[in-house]
Amino acid sequence: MTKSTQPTVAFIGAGNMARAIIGGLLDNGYPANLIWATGTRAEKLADLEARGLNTGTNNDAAVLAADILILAVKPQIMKQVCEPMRATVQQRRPLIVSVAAGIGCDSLDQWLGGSHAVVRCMPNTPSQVQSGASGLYGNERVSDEQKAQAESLMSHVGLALWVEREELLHAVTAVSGSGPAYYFLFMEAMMAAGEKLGLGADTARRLTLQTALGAARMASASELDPAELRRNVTSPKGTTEQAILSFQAAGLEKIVEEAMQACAQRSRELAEQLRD
Ligand SMILES: NC(=O)C1=CN([C@@H]2O[C@H](COP(=O)(O)OP(=O)(O)OC[C@H]3O[C@@H](n4cnc5c(N)ncnc54)[C@H](OP(=O)(O)O)[C@@H]3O)[C@@H](O)[C@H]2O)C=CC1
Ligand SMILES: O=C(O)[C@@H]1CCC=N1
Repeated sequence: MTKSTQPTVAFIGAGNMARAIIGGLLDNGYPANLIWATGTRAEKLADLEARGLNTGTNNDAAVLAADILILAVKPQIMKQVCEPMRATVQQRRPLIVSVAAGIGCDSLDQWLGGSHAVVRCMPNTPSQVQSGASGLYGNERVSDEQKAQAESLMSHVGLALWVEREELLHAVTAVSGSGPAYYFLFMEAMMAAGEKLGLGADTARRLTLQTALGAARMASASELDPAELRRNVTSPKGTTEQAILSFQAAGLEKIVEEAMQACAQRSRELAEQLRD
C-alpha cells in the first residue's frame, strides 16, 4: 500500500486491544498522523499523542477524519458509545470495523443509524508485535475494495483471515482472540513448576519463554503436524513420555475443549444479551 492510498484510521477506545493494534501499526511504519485514538480522559492518551497520533475525547472529531472507524470499547458499553456518534457516522460513512467480542453486525449497524458497511474483526493482543491473528467477517454492504482495506490494515499487525459466516467469529474468539491468555497461563504454570524443580526464577522464565517461541516458530515453519513434532520429542521410555502421559491422565484435551467451548458460549451470550 503506498502512502497516498493509506486510509485514515480512527480508534474509538484506546485500551489494551486498540493499543496493541496501534503499536503494531506504528512499528510497521504506518504513519502516526493517519491514526486517531479517543478515550474518556485526555491524560491517558498522552503517550499516543507523543508518538504523533491525533488523540482526544471527542469521538465525533475522530469519526469525521476516519476512512476506517475501529470500534474498540468494551462490548457492554458499545451501544452507548455508538448511538451518540450516529449523525457523524451517517455524514462521513467510514468503513466500520468492530473488534468487540460478541456484538453482531446488525446491532452495530442499527446503533449507527443503518445501511453501513460493517466488518467484525476478532484480533488478539500479539498484534502489538506484528504477530497477531485476526478473524474477519463483513456484512453484505462491505465492498471488495473495503474488504481489501480491512484485510490490508490487519495484515500490518499479523495474520488476517476471513470467515464465511458471522457465527464462526465465536469460534475465532475461542481459538485466537482469547488464545494468547491460554498460552500465557501455560507459561505461568511452567515457570512456577520450573522453580519448584529448583531453577532460579529468571532461568525458569527465560527457558520457558524461549521454548514457547521455539515450539511456535518450529510448528509454523514445519510441514509436519504438531502431533508429529511432539512424537519427535518423545523418545520411547524417555522423559517427555512421562510428562505427556501425565497431561493425558489429567484429561488435557478435554480440559482445553471445555475451556474453548466456555469461551465461545460466553461470546454467544454477549451477542444475545447486548443485542439492541
Ligand atoms: N483485550 C483483548 O485481548 C481483546 C479485546 N477485544 C475486544 O476489544 C474491545 C476492547 O477491549 P480492551 O481493549 O481489552 O478493553 P479496555 O478496557 O482496555 O479498553 C477500552 C477503552 O475504551 C475506552 N472508552 C470507554 N468509553 C469510551 C468512550 N465513550 N469513548 C471513547 N473511548 C471510550 C476506555 O477509555 P478510558 O480508560 O479513558 O475510559 C478504554 O481505554 C472489547 O470489545 C473486546 O471484546 C477483542 C480481542 C482481544
Ligand atoms: O476477554 C475478552 O472478552 C476479550 C475478547 C477476546 C479476548 N479478550
